Amino acid sequence: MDEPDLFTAAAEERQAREPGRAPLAVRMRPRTLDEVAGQRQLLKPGSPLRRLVGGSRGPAATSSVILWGPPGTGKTTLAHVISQAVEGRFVELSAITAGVKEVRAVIDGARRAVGMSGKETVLFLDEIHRFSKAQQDSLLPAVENRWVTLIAATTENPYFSVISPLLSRSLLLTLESLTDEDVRALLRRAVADERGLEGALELSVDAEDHLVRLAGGDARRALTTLEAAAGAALEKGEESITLATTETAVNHAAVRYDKDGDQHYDVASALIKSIRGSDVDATLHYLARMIEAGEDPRFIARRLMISASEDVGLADPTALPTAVAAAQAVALIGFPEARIILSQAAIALALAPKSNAAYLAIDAALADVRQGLAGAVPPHLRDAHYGGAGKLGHGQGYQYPHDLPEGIAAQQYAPDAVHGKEYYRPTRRGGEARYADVVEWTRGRLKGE
Ligand SMILES: Nc1ncnc2c1ncn2[C@@H]1O[C@H](COP(=O)(O)OP(=O)(O)OP(=O)(O)O)[C@@H](O)[C@H]1O
Repeated sequence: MDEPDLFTAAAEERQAREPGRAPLAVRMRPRTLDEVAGQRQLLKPGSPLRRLVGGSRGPAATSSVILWGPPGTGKTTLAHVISQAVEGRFVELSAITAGVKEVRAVIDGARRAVGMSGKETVLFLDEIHRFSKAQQDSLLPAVENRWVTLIAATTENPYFSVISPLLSRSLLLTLESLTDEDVRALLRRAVADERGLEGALELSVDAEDHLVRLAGGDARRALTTLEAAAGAALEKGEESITLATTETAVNHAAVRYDKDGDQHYDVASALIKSIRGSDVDATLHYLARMIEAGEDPRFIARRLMISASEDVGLADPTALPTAVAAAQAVALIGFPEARIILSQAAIALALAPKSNAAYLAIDAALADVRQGLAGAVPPHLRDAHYGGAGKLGHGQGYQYPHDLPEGIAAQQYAPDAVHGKEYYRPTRRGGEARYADVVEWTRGRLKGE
């Protein structure tokens, strides 16, 4: 089986050979720990990271590493720097696009390389939290037997998103968002540096402030917006990057789907509204956009589970189990196959009859409770199991429904304050018609009609 070439060291090298064509953020990627901005706690003299990169220990002693931190704070960058210390092969996979097949191919390649040339392989796995448990399990033998040195990056808490056998075999390094001053220094370096804009343009003070604000501690975002602003300034023939040019350039760049920005919520909202509206084709369109944007399949599955109850409810009581099964399957399988599971569940929900009666029912009951409509539980329903309960009259007069021919006793269950309130108002759509009949009959029996 061939190793995937897409994200390999060869691709990196190609980019490095043609630096003019690589994005600014890639060109400015720190090559040594000293060029890394922020992350002071990781870079202290004598820190585990320094020792790892210091190279005093042989490659075989290098442990696997998990890098946890917000986007654009240097996880991929640190992976590159660590791998240089190992002086082995560097293979990069992204859990968004790769599956078990690709992981196996890398492991096989690593074992061959050790056998043939003694060279170690560093496997950099980006966004490991997007791998299901089963997919993460496939990495274990390679990590345990040191066929590869795994460097995994995640933006999510690894205690929840990384399986514990991997976590316990790895050094966990936590990165933090860059401070505004770190970002400012980075921008200035990129403007002046020969790998960057080579001093061809000036960056005005207010434009710099704007870029720092927009970056929100994300170095990649800072450099990407700087590049867009510089491009716009050059197009206009300006010598300085002004605030006005920066604003136009950045608005322009914001059109694409940004999974961490507002569009992430807009598209997720449109997906749910399309399901609620029974437009199956629009549903699939928004689902495809979310998948294509690299949305976490578990996030999509969680939305589907909520919709199954909120919008379909008892009109099709199989909708919720369908969505829950999809969520479980997605967690076990991950992309790319998870798209099929999500599609099946989304189609089922879009085409199911709709009822929001369960949602309205609980909110009506909650509203009354929050207004103080509560009161004592009727005595005949109270716990009669402890000593002395009988003396208090607890449980007295309670009718056991199973003893009655229809299984329903005409007795009061709710406290006086809400007795007779009807919270559940079923629709007659789909399977809920049956519930509508049943609730009418049951309420009659309870009243002794
Ligand atoms: N701490 C940093 N110091 C200097 N530059 C940085 C730092 N962090 C990120 N960068 C710049 O941002 C670019 C992207 O960073 P990197 O790929 O390391 O981020 P990441 O943490 O892996 O992000 P993501 O979680 O989105 O993959 C780098 O090429 C580099 O130019």
